[in-house]
Amino acid sequence: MASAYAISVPPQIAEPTNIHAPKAPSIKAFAEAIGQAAALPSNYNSLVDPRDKDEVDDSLAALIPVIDFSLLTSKDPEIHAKAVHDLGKACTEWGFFLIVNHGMSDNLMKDVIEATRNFFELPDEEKQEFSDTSAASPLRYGSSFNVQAESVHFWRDYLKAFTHPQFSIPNKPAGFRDVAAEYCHKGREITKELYRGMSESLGLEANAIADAFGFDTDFQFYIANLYPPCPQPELALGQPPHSDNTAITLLIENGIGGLQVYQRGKWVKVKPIPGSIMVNIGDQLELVTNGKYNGVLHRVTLNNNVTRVSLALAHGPSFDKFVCPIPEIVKDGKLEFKGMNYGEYFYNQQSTQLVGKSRLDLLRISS
Ligand SMILES: O=C(O)CCC(=O)C(=O)O
Ligand SMILES: [Fe+2]
Repeated sequence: MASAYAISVPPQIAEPTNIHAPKAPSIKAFAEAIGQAAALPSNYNSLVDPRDKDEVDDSLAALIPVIDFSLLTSKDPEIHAKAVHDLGKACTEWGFFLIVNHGMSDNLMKDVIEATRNFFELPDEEKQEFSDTSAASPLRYGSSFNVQAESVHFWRDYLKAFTHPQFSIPNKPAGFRDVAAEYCHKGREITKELYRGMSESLGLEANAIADAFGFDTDFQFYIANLYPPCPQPELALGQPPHSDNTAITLLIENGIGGLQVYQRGKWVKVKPIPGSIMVNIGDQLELVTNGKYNGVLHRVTLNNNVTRVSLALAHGPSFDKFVCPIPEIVKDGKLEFKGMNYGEYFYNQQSTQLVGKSRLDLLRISS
């Protein structure tokens, strides 16, 4: 079965009826040059597919699950069991939830967002040093998702760095590497605890999911996003509808809002709650759970007056791991997905356009 939200590749926009953006070193530089009153260049008009205009529902926002992370490690068996149950329900129904009492300090979250922002504030020539079009590169700076492969671009600059097993954060601005290292270390610990709770919620041994992903060489990916003010935010997106190619993404931002998750046929606006971490379930968890967990479809909307910075810390399997549904979950049921080497999956997904759940859909076994 294809994913619930069927997405086609955005149609090519006719030329030359509209203005196209001139080459600029970054969206940040481009936004500053054209100002807020300008018209959006047509090659950034990503809402040309009518399905992207699906209704936005505000009432569902209040139902987004909030998990008290500290209860997952409670020594009281009843409290622990209830937390595991709530976690499993959030992963099944939403594929998205917030965690609170996660042990990451407010100061650390504030500092890592500030350091990330400061990276984007470096002069363009200094950032260009990290621009690299290869998805295989452990460190790359750029705009949109994949400028070479897309017909329509997204209003976003990014820095993508592998942070585990190798740690590739740039050594500028001063202090960036240190604060990012601390954040990444804690993020990996939180993720491992979530894997334990999720495994238990599926009736498996606590280490089942971490085992399926490879314990020591598991992948961690630091995706820093900068979304400058956009002159016509109602026409463009910061990121198109997609699911993350990894397993668990821990997402924080500078309090502006803009993320929407797809639920029950509607887009739901996620309101940032101070101190919480947003958690996205990605393709690899949908795959190993044979579809029991939902890799959440999400997109990023824009505004025309303030810069949003977000940090998506994504966690996935080792690149050399062959990932497939866990046999104990499939048992006598129908096998929903073929397996695949994760390194290959990652490079394929990063080297093409970002379109919905199209990469995972290639592994679905049709009935
Ligand atoms: O900026 C956001 O809120 C979401 C970022 C995201 O989805 C991603 O980087 O994969
Ligand atoms: Fe994402």
